[in-house]
Amino acid sequence: MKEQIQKKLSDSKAARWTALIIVSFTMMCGYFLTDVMSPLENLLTTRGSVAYFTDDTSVPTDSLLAKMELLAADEASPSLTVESLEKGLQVQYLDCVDGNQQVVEKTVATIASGEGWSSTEYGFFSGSYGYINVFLLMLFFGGLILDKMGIRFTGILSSGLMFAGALIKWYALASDFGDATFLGMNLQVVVASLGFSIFGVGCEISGITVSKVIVKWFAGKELALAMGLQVAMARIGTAVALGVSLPVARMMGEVSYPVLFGAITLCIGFLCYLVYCVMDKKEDASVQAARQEAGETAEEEGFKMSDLKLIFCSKGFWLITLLCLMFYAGVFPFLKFATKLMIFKYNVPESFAGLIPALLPFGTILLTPVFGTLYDRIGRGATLMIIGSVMLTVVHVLFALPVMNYWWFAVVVMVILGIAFSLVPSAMWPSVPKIIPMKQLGSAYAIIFYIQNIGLAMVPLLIGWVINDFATQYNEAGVVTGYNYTVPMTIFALFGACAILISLMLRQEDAKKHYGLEEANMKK
Ligand SMILES: C[C@H](N)C(=O)N[C@@H](CCCCN)C(=O)O
Repeated sequence: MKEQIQKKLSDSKAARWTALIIVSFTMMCGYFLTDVMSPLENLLTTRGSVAYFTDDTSVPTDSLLAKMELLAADEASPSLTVESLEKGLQVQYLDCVDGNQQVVEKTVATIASGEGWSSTEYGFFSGSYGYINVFLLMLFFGGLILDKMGIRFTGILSSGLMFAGALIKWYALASDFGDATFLGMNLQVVVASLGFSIFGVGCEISGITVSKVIVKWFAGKELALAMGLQVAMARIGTAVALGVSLPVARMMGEVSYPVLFGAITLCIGFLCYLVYCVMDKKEDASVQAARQEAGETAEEEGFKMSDLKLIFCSKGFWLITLLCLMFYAGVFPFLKFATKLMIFKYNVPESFAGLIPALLPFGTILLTPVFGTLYDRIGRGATLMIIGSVMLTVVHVLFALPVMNYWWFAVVVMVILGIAFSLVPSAMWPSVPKIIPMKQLGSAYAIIFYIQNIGLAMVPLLIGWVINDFATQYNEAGVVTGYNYTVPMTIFALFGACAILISLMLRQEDAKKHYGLEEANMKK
């Protein structure tokens, strides 16, 4: 029999892996910007500037000047100003060391300016990623646009929105708004949040578009591995953001520089997506040609609104969606507060504090594709989701404990969270096409992301408020002395407990409906 001559472009290994790398790079840039501000929480919530010393300690400059003046009170010393503090300067000041007043001598490494936000404002800003997605139903429309207008149009639109939002966020942080307010809120927080919200629309719609791209090129092939690799590349973006953002902000003395870097990479990501569009066009042409050769004339029916009924009526779909909401509510919002947690609960020096949360995405870079391959070849997707949810809960219970405040303990717990954060995504995302057909997949991913965004928007708001009102400790003079993280971490643990329950129900539903979540993805 004559072999089928006309092959689809996606049948070529090189072509489909190239397509994957290109779209994953665009997403990686998006993930970098998503978390670029997370390590800056302490700086953003500091009023005035902060002096960082060569021994990795830091003091707000106001407090440093007061302590220096205390020592110089009897001497005819020149008057001290913030401007007189500069890199390399050796300073002497009176400080309380082990309960005794002592003269301390240190060398200034850098001066960085804080923004004076409250923890509540930081929480509001961190949650703003999801505000437009949730309140203006943008993700819902994004899914419809994707299924109606296609991968090329939607991807260009969404990566353009990411870039535009990043520029607004950078402008807000680089500008001095003085004491200006909008509706009673710090204007800088409002403008930065607006930029982050627009970016969030772009990033989420890019996320569903890229998911559909991967299913288009990898269905029936290495689907879970491809999805795992895409997530792994995205995690590189998160890890780099968590690891380098604070050192860069400290070196440049400004919180806006890491954001500017993120905006530049997003511009490159946008250009990469244009390159992908060329490949996508060729893939469509090759599919069309292969169909004609096989004598298949009937075009695939387009998406109809009534198709949404199939999605809404599927219990399996709703269980995956709720699992996604609970699981991700326990991870992404946690990352926004993790660096400060390391500084104040585990006494990690500020310059290293971002590196411990960065372990989380770094671990997932290797493990997500590994678990993805496991799912492709062996199956057991629903079980992987249960194990990941249990690990998430244990991790947050351990972080909530008021004891074991050692840095190495935080490292061990973060590594366990990294394993959980590899298990669930590597099994959950490739499970969606087993429940929902390709034609409605864009809308299905969009609805999942929409519900997930409710958590991504509201949880940082909740945690910021809880830290502000219930976790912050003050001395008699009203100065912040530290934080008690028991309540915020218990809230995160509760999300994990809900995830366990839902994943158990999902496995039960799979056994009833035979979605195949426990079966391998690869056709032998
Ligand atoms: C934040 C975003 N909505 C999200 O859920 N991202 C997932 C990856 C989704 C990949 C779907 N194919 C993540 O784990 O980062």
